[in-house]
Amino acid sequence: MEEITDKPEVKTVIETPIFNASASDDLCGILLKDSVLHLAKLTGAVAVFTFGNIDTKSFKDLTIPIIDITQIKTIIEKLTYLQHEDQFQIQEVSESIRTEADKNASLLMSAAAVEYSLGTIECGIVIGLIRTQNSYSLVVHSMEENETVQTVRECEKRVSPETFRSVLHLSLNIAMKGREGKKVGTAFVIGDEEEVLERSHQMIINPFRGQDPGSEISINKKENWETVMGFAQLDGVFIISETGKILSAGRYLDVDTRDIHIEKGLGTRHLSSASITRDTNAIAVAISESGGTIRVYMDGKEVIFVEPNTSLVEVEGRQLANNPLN
Ligand SMILES: Nc1ncnc2c1ncn2[C@@H]1O[C@H](COP(=O)(O)OP(=O)(O)OP(=O)(O)O)[C@@H](O)[C@H]1O
Repeated sequence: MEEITDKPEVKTVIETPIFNASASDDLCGILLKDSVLHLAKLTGAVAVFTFGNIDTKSFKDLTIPIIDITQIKTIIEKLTYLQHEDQFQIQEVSESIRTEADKNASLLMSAAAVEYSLGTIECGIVIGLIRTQNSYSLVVHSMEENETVQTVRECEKRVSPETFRSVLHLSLNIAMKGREGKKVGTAFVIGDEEEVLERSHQMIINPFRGQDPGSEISINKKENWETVMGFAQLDGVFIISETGKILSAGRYLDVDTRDIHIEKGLGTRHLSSASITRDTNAIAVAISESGGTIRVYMDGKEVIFVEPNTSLVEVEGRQLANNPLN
């Protein structure tokens, strides 16, 4: 290994270049490989281990071994066999490496997805430096590939991004804080309002009835959230227009819930929320009273799942995201 004589230049201000992720599919890989080369030289590393499907051609200048862990299971086998004298440990060790790697990557993906969903950051490349018990890992993630981000974008084709993000933000507040110490369950049906109103009726007098044109109550304005949280305790759901106008609270959805499959244990609010999205182009966001979870339905299916208490965000059953709001 070539000896390093020059000390690395220490910069106190780092100018962050803006990359267009779609310009190059492999941009993340190139960036990370450069960092690996740099780090390997800087630290005088004795080897580079890679895990996963990584093309190591660009490491050819390194004079140290480049080892793909997936190709050298025999080493893992030998080590674990020596330690445990049990062949079955091999599987466990490979699995634990995979789990750790997945966990680190999904941690960054999830935080990025939640921040994007809440409108805090734009879509682009995010960099994560993750510390675990024995190591650090560097993760470069292109949000264009992030399934949660893609799903949010799908939802935002149907309703205004500002409205979708406001409802999600408010739902997190309701799920985490409840109302006066009590857990609250409710649902917001957003967009395709004419069809949704057609397929629903008032359970109580609509508290948002008779708003003057031009001064309608919008969910996009934070000052209205306290009012909404008060009415969230009512039976029924909120109807929100595509652009954020709160049209109704205490609304009953007249839907056929047959052929709708939702997770076991969820009640009629979730079932009817999912159903209305099958019958219309609306998006529904349901907050469970018993679980404190948030589910987004589109086309009759659950597309986003947020569990604020345990920091998990899932999309279509796959764990993808971590909620940094805790
Ligand atoms: N078709 C419907 N339209 C609007 N609201 C409904 C409808 N069916 C049920 N609800 C609302 O859901 C409430 C009952 O919720 P239920 O406990 O059955 O389900 P859930 O909210 O899905 O589950 P969780 O207990 O997790 O909150 C009712 O009090 C009513 O306010």
